[in-house]
Amino acid sequence: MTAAAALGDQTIIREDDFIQSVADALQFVSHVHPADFVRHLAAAHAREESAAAKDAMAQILVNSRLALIGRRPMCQDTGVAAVFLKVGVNVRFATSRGIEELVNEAVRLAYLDEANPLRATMVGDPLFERRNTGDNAPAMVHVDLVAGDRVEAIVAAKGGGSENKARFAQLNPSAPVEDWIVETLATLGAGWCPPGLIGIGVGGSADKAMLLAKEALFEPIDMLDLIRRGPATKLEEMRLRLYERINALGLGAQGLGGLTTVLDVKIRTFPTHAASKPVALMPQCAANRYVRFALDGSGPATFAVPSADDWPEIVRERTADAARPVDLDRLTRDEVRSWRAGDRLLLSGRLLTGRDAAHTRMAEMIARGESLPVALDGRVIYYVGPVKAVGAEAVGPAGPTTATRMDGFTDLLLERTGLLAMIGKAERGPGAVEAIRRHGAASLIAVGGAAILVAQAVRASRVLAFADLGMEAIHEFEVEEMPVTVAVDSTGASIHVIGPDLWRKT
Ligand SMILES: O=C(O)C[C@H](O)C(=O)O
Repeated sequence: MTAAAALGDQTIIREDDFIQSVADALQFVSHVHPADFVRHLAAAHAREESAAAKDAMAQILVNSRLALIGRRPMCQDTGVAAVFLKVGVNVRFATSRGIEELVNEAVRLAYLDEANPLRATMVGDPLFERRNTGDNAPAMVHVDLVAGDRVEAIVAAKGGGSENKARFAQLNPSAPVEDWIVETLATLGAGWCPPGLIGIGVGGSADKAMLLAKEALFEPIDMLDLIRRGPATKLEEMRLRLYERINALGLGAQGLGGLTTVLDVKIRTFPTHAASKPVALMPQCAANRYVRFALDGSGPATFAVPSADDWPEIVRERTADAARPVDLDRLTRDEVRSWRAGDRLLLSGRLLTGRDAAHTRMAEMIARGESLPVALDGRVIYYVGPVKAVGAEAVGPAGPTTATRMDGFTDLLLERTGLLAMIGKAERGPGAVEAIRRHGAASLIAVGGAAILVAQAVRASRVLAFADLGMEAIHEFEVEEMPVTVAVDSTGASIHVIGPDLWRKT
């Protein structure tokens, strides 16, 4: 950028420049992974010894390159927009509107972009109506007034699965923070889509610690360098210990069991009350989307797109060779009962979709004695909220959402509808596993964060019911050779128990 447009000693930031910069940043992060993340994931993939985890990482890397080349979202959950601004005290915004309003306009522009529409995920009223706002506004906006004459911004888009696993504790001042972090991490399951990052905030107050943990996620990923050169500070020693202890849990990519659960652990601290030790833990999934820019009054920010040549050349073993073909249009309970946890399947035929809001509505209809708008008998349901299609796509990126959130509906639907199987990501809780066993059903997984790869198997898509729910409507997908893995089989065996048990080192 050229010299600042100054009025007296003030930098003037034009409204349009600010809005365009934030909107362009949101579009950019939707399909461009940071280079340090790709480098660390590629290294973890290269050293992984668990075949299932290695394949999951390969899918995420292949998907990342497809997103970059195709300029389409790396994950169907295109996230909640989060904007962190450091505004110099010598900056004046040439606008009569507030900063949040400007950011929200940028969110609308970015998420409703015609060439690369992003998924509108925000619901307006979190308590009662939970109606989708339709444009992904509002954003989470944090503004600090700092010394200086420019605006420094971090624009991020945080996925719900990893945000749901944020945790906080007020520890005793004498309590060991590291034990709390490792013990807490061990309870999170795979809904946050490991391998990823862990941000830790220690100190301040409850709210400050959460913010520190999130801001820690925007520090460069340098664990490989830290391992190579050795720790130089107490904080680096702690990061290294946590990295090793968390990976020793054996959770692995997608919770399938393996060597790498975290690529890096970042820690931020702040002074605190003598009686307190607030600790916040903030996981970041593989859709690690953020970018920094600065505005000095000379115009909007620009974002350099990296070359796809910088991505590792990962040749995935063809899943078709090891997978069983399944005809969804002729699927029987006996066939479902023959599947075993860990089996790879290639699904072809018609698949229903439905996630949180559709499940709530179906449960309410069943409770009122009404018939459902779509018969689930003999069908398989995919927990997904896809991105809108563009061009020749049948559907936009369409990776799985966390199956665990649907656990509370599982027994009801299996019991009352004749549903045969479900597809999502991450582990099922004990109640859902027992329901699956009792009904001779199965829970399948696709790789979370490989949304473009999954969508490539979808040949056609139409909305069947609950159109008002937007991306949460019930769709019917026509799929061809969609690769999935049996996570929970009809005996109640679960790969999310078997895998980590094999790889745990503690
Ligand atoms: O909303 C989604 O599509 C996925 C969600 O982020 C999740 O990880 O469960």
